[in-house]
Amino acid sequence: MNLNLASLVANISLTRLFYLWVLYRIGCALYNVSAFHPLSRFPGPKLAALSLAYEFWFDMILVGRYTHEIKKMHQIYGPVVRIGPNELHCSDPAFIDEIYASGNRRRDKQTHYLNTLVGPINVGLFASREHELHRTRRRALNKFFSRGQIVNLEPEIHNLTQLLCNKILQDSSKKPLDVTTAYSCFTSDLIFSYCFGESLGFLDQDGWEPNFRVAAEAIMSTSYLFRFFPALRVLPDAAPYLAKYISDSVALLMHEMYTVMPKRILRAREELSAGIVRKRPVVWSDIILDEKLHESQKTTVRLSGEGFSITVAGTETTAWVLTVITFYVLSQPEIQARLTEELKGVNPSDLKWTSLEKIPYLTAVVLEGLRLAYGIGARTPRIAPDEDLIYRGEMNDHTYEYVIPKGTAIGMSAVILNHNEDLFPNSEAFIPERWLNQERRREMERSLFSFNRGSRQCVGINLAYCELYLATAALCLRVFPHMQLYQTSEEDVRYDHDKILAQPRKGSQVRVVMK
Ligand code: HEM
Repeated sequence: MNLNLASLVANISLTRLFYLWVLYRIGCALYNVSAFHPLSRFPGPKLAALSLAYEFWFDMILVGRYTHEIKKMHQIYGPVVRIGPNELHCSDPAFIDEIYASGNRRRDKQTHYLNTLVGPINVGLFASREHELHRTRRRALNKFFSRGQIVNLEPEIHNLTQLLCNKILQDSSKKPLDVTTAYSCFTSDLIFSYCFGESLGFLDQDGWEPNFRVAAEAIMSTSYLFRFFPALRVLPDAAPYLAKYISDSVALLMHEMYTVMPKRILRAREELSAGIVRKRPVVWSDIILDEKLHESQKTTVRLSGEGFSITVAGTETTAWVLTVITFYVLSQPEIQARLTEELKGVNPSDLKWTSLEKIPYLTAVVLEGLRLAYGIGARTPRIAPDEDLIYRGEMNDHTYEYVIPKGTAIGMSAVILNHNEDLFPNSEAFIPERWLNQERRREMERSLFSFNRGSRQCVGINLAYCELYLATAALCLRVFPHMQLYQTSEEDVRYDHDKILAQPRKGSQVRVVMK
């Protein structure tokens, strides 16, 4: 009798709690669309302002399709739209430097955006929410990725580029090759070698497996789940206990994050204690020695998280740009012919980044590849905690003026900016020629958003450019003349949805065979 009463009381309180929660959610939703909300002046669909359910539908249920919807909102409501209860989006490239400011102007990241990241990645540079924490971590990394440092690294990038070409040319399997996997092996070997002093040997193995792509894709595939259900973000920490129940690719990713990466950091520490000195800088050993970096930022957990973030950020991004370039060069013989002509006289076994940059058509191909590969396609919101941002702009003969209250998340998306038709007419098409006019090029480069901008712009931008120039030139001179596309169409590279990185339709591959 007593027991029944106790369970009745427990049930009632649970039910009440649930009703209270529902009431609270309704109250929040009503406030969100009321005139009292600080973003009430901003245009946009009422459903988007009401709750996160609108975004959930497009990103979680339809998988990564909110950017398509945001693009439509701009066509209806203008250059600044309210895309969520507490979030705005801007499509005007003239406002990039305000949202993505640099220097001392503080820019934080938004919690909802960062919820995507789990496990050790959470303590990496990319995941640093507060401006100051980000500055501390970034300062420690900047010097390794400066232009001068990457020029020093160039001989190694050159060697790996040659290895990549040799491996593709010597592939005797006669099977169609998924080029993204090949390029991912190249970018992974490079970043691991630079960061940890040892490549993964993907370009030395027979065939193209294993590779790092599987792990990177596993991270991307869970991004929306954790963003919308942040309570589940504890799951990866329990992964070792759940190993039996998770898929092989996720298990591999967990193994890499929780076992292999910390071991790399421990080995770097052991080498330092044993007085082993490498010929060139090895990022992680030097960071451990960095006296200006606080000890709290040098724990094994923190450094392995950072190591994992950099390796994920620095592999699939560049590999995808090379894939896009490969597709368009091979599918448009006139582009291949012009690129080959302009590279005449360049010795493929002695490529120099600084000389290659001066070849206008090669630069045009690289920039156009970056434009249509996007990097992170979806919005990357920033919060200005100390200042209101003043927007003034025009669209379709209307003038718009807004004060964006401090503390508001506002973002831009590469998939939208890189298709600004005023700057990039016929923007869906791959047209390197658009970059050949020097004056127009400067204006277009200011709006090209593939590396993001401001204080949190991609730290690996110099490394990425060096890889892109060297690999594109080497592939064009040595490999493309013997390569042709195999059952691949433009749909296999064209943007379809977001999973952190911009993605083509599901199941797409750019496959090639040797002639
Ligand atoms: C073409 C290749 C690449 C593209 C398109 C690209 C794109 C981007 C973008 C858009 C961001 C900003 C993300 C955000 O704001 O949330 C970013 C940040 C970052 N990227 Fe790259 N990236 C590329 C290559 C690399 C490489 C080679 C590295 C290796 C070092 C790298 C490491 C990083 C890191 C560590 C961040 C975080 C920076 C910070 O928060 O300060 N990326 N990248």
